[in-house]
Amino acid sequence: MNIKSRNLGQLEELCSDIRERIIDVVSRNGGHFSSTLGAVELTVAMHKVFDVQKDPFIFDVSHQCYPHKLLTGRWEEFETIRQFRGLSGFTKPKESSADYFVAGHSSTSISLAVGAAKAIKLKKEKRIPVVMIGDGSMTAGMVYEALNELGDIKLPVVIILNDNEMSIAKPIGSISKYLSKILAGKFYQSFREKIDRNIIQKLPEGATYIAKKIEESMKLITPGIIFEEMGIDYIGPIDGHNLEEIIETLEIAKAMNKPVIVHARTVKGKGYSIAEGQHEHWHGVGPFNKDNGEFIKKVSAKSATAVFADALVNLATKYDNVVGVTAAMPSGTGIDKLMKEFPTRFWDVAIAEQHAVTSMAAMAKEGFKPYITIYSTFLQRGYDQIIHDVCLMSLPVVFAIDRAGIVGNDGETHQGAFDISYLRFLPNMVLFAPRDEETLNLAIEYSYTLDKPCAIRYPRGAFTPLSFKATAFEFGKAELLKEGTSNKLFIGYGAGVSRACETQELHKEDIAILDLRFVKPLDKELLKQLSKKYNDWYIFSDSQKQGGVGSAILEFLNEEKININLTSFEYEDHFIEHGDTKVVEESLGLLPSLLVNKIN
Ligand SMILES: Cc1ncc(C[n+]2csc(CCOP(=O)(O)OP(=O)(O)O)c2C)c(N)n1
Ligand SMILES: CC(=O)[C@@H](O)[C@H](O)COP(=O)(O)O
Ligand SMILES: [Mg+2]
Repeated sequence: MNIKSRNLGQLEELCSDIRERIIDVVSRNGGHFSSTLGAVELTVAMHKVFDVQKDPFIFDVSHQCYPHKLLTGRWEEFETIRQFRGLSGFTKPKESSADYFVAGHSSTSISLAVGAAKAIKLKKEKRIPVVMIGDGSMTAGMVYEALNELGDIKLPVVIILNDNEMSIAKPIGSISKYLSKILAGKFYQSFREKIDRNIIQKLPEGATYIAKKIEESMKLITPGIIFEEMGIDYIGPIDGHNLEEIIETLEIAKAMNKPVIVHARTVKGKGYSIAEGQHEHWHGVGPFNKDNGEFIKKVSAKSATAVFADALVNLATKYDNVVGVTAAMPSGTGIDKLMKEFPTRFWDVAIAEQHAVTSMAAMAKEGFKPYITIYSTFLQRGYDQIIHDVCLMSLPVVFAIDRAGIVGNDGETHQGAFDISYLRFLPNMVLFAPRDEETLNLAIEYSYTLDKPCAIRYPRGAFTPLSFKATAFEFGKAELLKEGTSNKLFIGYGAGVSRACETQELHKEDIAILDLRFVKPLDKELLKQLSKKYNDWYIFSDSQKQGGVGSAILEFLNEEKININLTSFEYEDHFIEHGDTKVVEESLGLLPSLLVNKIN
């Protein structure tokens, strides 16, 4: 699509067409709706001013990249967004060369731009990285690590700060307050008065002259702007839905030939009135009726997240040293419920996984019992903190790991595949998992009694109901759910137990089923006993094979010199793509009907 030759009127029409396409497709497929609608004009302006063929276009998180996809040859294919083998909901270079980098986790964009800018300089090329980052993503530490260097080396980078005064939930912290204060101020008017559009437009493309003029004006308008103090020029706030103004400002920023932040005020959900504004539930949506905004609800059982939240409410009611934290995912992790009931003991700390872990380590040292409620994929951000601040001191912090296993349409950046592998080899760490709702309640109760760091994992959505009566957790104890007459043993961990049960039901033999419960420490005694009776073992767990549950058991068998045929039905050594969870599991050969054949 050639944007360069279009005039303002045509570009505004294009914005309407883009919005219509997004509303239509997302209402059917689901997706990141309000973020992407709010970024339409900013994205069109980026494409007008910069050259996507050569300038790195870097989208933070990249959940707002739908307009960019539509502008870069994916208008028709957009129909398939977030569906299996269809377009990804995030930027993905394998999908298009217009996508500079994979993203999905927040606040990496400015570091990428700094790296790209250094490379461009060394290669003596004339390109300029352009970043789009949201106000929520500006709360993470990585951003300030990158700005700290950028303000010093002063390489040309244009950062568009897309400020809708929302993260997924309300943005948290002093940076957010600071940005809001700027938006609320009168800078915008003064800025418009000082920089006369007509004068600037008539100037020759002399970067230094324009830059000087901007600088002079900005000094008058924005004393003490934090970014200026860090050595990065600041322009704004501008109206992020006024195409003419955005294009003009980006032209200026580009000509300045140094690091510049363009602060744009936008409205999340812009163009779909029902979603416009600060409505958290329009951030990521399932299919909905676009005429009235009603969600097409599937009747489903209570989610593991909701079961967890209720269990934690009970615990926090009983024990007043129970505290907890989320890193910007209050509703996603269910902790919003606790923040309401116990506002002085549960916190959203913004997109700050590292800080969440370390601050809770200190609370544990002070005698509190912290629950870090977090998605498996985002806990990766706080890894050194788990080792250095929690495990080394063996502090009784509980990691309540949500979204373990395949998460569905978000795909490879978000799959909860690796937590067992990256936590299992940490000294002092205890790992256990519930198989269903009832055992999740028991697991939360049990976690309170442990005087060590531990991690409990549970899946996105609801558990498959099981009929086994639940027994209390005991340190390092597995639970044999049934004996069998064949020489096979199915070993399930967490949600893997129900897959083991379903596979057993489809199999003609009568097979024993073990709920492992603890992958660290293993129930070595029971495993030894079972090895005398069964010698074909099959592992069912929603986790990476390398370092996962099968690995743990193989290490044990090897140490004990026990000879068992072991097959692990965990994830193979590749990243797992997006799509409906069941469809993805089918493609991996992990549905019970397919596993039965493999076993045969
Ligand atoms: C490291 C990390 N933690 C949490 C998330 C979950 N997450 C995705 S988008 C988002 C909010 C981002 O807010 P903002 O940057 O303002 O974008 P907006 O949706 O408002 O456009 C969060 C918390 C993530 N993607 N990465
Ligand atoms: C972009 C992002 O990281 C979040 O919006 C994420 O997609 C939420 O996932 P859930 O839908 O599982 O809460
Ligand atoms: Mg935002």
